[in-house]
Amino acid sequence: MTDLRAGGLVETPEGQACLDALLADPASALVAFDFDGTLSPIVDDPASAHVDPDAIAALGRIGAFVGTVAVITGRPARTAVSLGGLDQVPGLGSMVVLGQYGVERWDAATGEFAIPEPPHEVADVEAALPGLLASLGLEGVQLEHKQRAIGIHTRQCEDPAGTFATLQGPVTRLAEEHGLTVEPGRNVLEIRADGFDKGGALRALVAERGSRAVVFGGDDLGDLPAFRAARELRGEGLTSLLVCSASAEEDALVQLSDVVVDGTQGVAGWCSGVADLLEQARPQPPQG
Ligand SMILES: O=P(O)(O)OC[C@H]1O[C@H](O[C@H]2O[C@H](CO)[C@@H](O)[C@H](O)[C@H]2O)[C@H](O)[C@@H](O)[C@@H]1O
Repeated sequence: MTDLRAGGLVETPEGQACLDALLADPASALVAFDFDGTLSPIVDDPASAHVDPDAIAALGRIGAFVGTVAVITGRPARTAVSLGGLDQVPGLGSMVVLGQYGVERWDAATGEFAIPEPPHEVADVEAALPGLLASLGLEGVQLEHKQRAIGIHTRQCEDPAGTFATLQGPVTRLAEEHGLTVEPGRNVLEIRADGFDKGGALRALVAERGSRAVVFGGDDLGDLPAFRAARELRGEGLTSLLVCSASAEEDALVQLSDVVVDGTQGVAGWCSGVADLLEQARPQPPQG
């Protein structure tokens, strides 16, 4: 396979068509990224995550031009805004954050959050989980309580992958007993309600904004539905460009991508390159 990391901003004709469309008409473009592993480097403790300052600054430069800038994340919307300092970034004054796979929303323009009530089944699962973990004799598993979901993290275990494998069956059965589903990710199993994914979230935002050129970047399995949705939009007369934030932990997005970059620093460089192009194309103010 070609090493796309050595390439420029885009490595496919479909992605190039989207970049051309974005530069020709930024107002009808939507640029959206996932949060963890894409804008925010992976760290051991989810509560200690922080946004990459270069990535978010470059996204702000893009936001000064394009019609819509968004973050679409598995995190609660409030958490993403807080960890990312997204209400403080120049250029992101009209950003939209879609949290918990599109169930929650924050609009920078109003500062308002739309947070529906969580399903009561999540509390039942939370009550059952400590007993399940004890029965399996697992140590170091970290629980992340997200109101309408619970993250079961193995990154800080002695054997993260082995613990993940041990947990997958029992956690799936527990979720199903309560009518919930399991979202797997990088050293995390997340129990949440079914019926939402980043593909639906992206499609709804594209329709709402009337976007014609759609950029989405992600790093993990939870981003697959958005990658698939963005590629489907090509059959509906839109253009799209998929950016993979590559890691040694997950390669499922590589084959669906128009460019593969090296983690959050690669995303920062990519955004900076696009921002440079937008700024170069900007009409110069009249002289004198
Ligand atoms: O959709 P995302 O923004 O990518 O969120 C997906 C999950 O990401 C978080 O977990 C991941 O990042 C943690 C912090 O770097 C890391 O410790 C963990 O191993 C990763 O899986 C987050 O904690 C979850 O709630 C999100 O669902």
